[in-house]
Amino acid sequence: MSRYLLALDQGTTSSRAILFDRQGRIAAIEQKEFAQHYPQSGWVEHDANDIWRSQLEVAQAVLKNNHVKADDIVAIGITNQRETTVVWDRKSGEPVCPAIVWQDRRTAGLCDRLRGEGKEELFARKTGLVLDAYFAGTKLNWILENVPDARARAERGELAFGTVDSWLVYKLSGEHVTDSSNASRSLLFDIHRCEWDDELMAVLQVPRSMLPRVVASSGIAAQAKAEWFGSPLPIAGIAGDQQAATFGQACLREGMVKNTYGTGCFMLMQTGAQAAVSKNKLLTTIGWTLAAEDGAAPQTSYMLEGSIFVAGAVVQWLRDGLGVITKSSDIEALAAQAPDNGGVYFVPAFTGLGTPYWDPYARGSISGLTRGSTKAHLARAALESIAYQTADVLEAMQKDAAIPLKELRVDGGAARNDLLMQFQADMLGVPVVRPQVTETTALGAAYLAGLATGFWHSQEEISAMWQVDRLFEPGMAADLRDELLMRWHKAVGCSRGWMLD
Ligand SMILES: Nc1ncnc2c1ncn2[C@@H]1O[C@H](COP(=O)(O)OP(=O)(O)O)[C@@H](O)[C@H]1O
Ligand SMILES: O=P(O)(O)OC[C@H](O)CO
Repeated sequence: MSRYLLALDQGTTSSRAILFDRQGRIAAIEQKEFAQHYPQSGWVEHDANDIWRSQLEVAQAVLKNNHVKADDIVAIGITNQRETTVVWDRKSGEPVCPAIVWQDRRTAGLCDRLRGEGKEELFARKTGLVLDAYFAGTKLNWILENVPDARARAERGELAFGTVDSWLVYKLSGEHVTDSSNASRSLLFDIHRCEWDDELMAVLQVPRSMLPRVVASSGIAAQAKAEWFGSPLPIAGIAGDQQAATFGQACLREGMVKNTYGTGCFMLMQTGAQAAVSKNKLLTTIGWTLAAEDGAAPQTSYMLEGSIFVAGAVVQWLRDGLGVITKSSDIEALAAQAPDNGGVYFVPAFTGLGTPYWDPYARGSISGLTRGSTKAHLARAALESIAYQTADVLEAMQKDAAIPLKELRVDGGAARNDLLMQFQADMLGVPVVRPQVTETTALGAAYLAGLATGFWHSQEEISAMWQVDRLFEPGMAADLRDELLMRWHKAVGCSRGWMLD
């Protein structure tokens, strides 16, 4: 009997392959970081072939190193950094240019122009998104306008567009598909009708022939070819990483919220079958679509989302950019050397600011330095910045939500940091709960694939597998919290609009 689900988690900084057993426990894991490219201020690129090769390498390694055969695997679930845009030639399978990463700000001017033409309301109404360079649609427009011959080749039907899920499924199986959660981040997809939208395609000048077929997030979408794992394997789950993490955290009832601390930080609230509209600059997004049974309509779940562009990446910057730590995890001990931030505030707006500011022209700043400031203060300020940004997002979410938040479920690489999690609880004034499995992104993709193939049978079974590792209770006095947040907002003011003359 097949024993495992194979989850492929293609994140912004690394590719991971994880085998999950029937109890939702990690049986084996392989991970590989890959190169980030910053060719100009505000630009972020990946080599799409690096993405594919690193993902294939870890997937093959997790089987080989653990003596697991394709026959032991029920199915593959894929989850991915979202919005990152790949365009490739259908015949050769080669990308026509570097992938434009979700953090890339190069299309901020195009977003301004579309806003000036009064298109903001159209995009908000149909896609649930704000007009920001974050999303895939304007990145795709940029490629068609700037890569030599791209538009002519696209018009002839020679080029395919996809986000990273789509690119990986294409390389694994030859199929050109995406799921509704990823499509909902494109500015081209009507989230209410669950279809690509001609009017949006016309505004962004994207030919329909480039777009992938949209499939359910849980359902057999394609077969990975035998050449990769020894036998064909069904790809039965696909979801954007933040939506998959929401599933992996078992946030399956309305009002449940999770926050994932990876490269960026993303807070998602389950709103059920309703696409709730935010009055506070949150995004409305598709969580997942479950395939229909017995001819019934597919079930789509919606979410409200707050997106922070730089979270764990600020720690990486201290590691790789400044060299003040050698491993990301070293930051906790360094920050703990200072009893508080010593008045230092770090706004890591390296690629602008997301929710609730939506300012592509903001850039990073460090304020409040004195002769007494040390690298421990800087480390502390970096960690605190993650918690302050999250507090800003939660404030927006609480204004939108009818029900006050009881607890925040957390996961992702930086959620392993106890100092950060305690400070986070202090800043939010609600308990922060970390589950035993913090690889919830991969777990969510495994669950989606497992539900489609009968490995697991119901959402109730999945909810029952979620278990607490540690709960962080808020303990800070309200006046100290208010003082810290007041100074944080003052520091944000220094970063806002920095690139504007
Ligand atoms: N102990 C830690 N404290 C703070 N940040 C950490 C810690 N460990 C890892 N990180 C950060 O978490 C991020 C990696 O988390 P991960 O969930 O793998 O992200 P992604 O999926 O975006 O690649 C990196 O940015 C790293 O700097
Ligand atoms: O790589 P992560 O985990 O920070 O996630 C990136 C998001 O999907 C971007 O929207």
